[in-house]
Amino acid sequence: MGAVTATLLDGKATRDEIFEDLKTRVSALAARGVVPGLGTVLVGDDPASAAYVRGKHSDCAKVGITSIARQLPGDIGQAELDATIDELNTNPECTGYIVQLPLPKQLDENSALERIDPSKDADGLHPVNLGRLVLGTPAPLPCTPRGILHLLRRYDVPIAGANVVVVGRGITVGRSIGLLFTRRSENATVTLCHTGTRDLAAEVRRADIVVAAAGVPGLITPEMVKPGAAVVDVGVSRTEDGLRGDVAPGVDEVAGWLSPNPGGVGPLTRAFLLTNVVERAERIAADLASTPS
Ligand SMILES: NC(=O)C1=CN([C@@H]2O[C@H](COP(=O)(O)OP(=O)(O)OC[C@H]3O[C@@H](n4cnc5c(N)ncnc54)[C@H](OP(=O)(O)O)[C@@H]3O)[C@@H](O)[C@H]2O)C=CC1
Ligand SMILES: Nc1nc(=O)c2c([nH]1)NC[C@@H]1CN(c3ccc(C(=O)N[C@@H](CCC(=O)O)C(=O)O)cc3)C=[N+]21
Ligand SMILES: [Mg+2]
Repeated sequence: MGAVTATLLDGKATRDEIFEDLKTRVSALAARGVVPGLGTVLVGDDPASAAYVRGKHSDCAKVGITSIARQLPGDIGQAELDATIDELNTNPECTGYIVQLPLPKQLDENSALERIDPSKDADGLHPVNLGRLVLGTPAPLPCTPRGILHLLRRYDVPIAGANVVVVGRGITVGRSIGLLFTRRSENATVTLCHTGTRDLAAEVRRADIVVAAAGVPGLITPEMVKPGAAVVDVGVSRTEDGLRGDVAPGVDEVAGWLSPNPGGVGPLTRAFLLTNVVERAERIAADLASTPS
């Protein structure tokens, strides 16, 4: 084994900084009579999804956000899911919520996402909010892409003018981070890769920043990475050897920066979920202050 050259981007330490800021903002909201509340809708008993949702609620407890957990059986129909979504849309304690994905196969994910009140969409995945992201108007941003950008900035990785290669065009990560990186405020040049990409290795080799969000263990090998590049490992796969990221061992001996998995963007995904919930509560507080009673 050679020497590690990459600066490791520490997602947990960065998450802790964000939590400190959120605690202050939640206290300020409490003083104005507004308590942020995160809702989660979990359908079925997939252990990984249940663990993610538990993690989100334990984060809420750390920051002072109320938790509203809705657990539904795995064999429900769309009407029962719709009823839970409608209840959270009108529940004033819930200032933002998510429907945990993936949903069991008899349920329609897009129709569930579209039923969420866009102003309560803590994931930033409602079509209205994705549309606002395309237009460049204010909206809750998707949490993982926001976390990736925050982590790169936190470690002073140059973004303006960079060649960014994103592997994966999924809505939660790949497609939406391409939209963020090409805003004028980021000014990066983005290539989105997928299973139809002719020569993935050649694309990745040109990249100053690689975002690996395919969910294929070890897809990005050391030979594919330009020396000194920043590599962000987002994909998660369950294998016989436990959880594996999309980035193969040894990339840390070539890259200039590496966001490891675990310990990289995962904690920030959760931190920006809470940030979206606090930001909505701050808008509610501002509206209360400006509305004569
Ligand atoms: N750590 C974290 O915080 C988070 C991690 N994740 C993880 O990130 C990954 C991506 O999630 P999501 O955005 O939902 O994407 P999806 O799982 O919906 O899609 C995966 C994408 O990867 C592409 N892909 C798959 N295999 C290859 C390959 N061999 N070469 C090139 N492209 C490939 C697919 O291409 P095609 O479209 O052609 O099928 C598809 O576009 C998942 O592993 C997910 O678990 C997600 C959210 C948060
Ligand atoms: N509506 C919806 N929104 C999501 O954001 C969403 C989803 N559905 N479905 C599943 C994926 C996956 N995802 C992760 C979140 C945190 C970690 C995370 O915190 N990981 C830790 C390790 C696990 C832990 O410490 O608990 C880490 O990377 O260090 C990982 C993955 C969000 N997703
Ligand atoms: Mg997916």
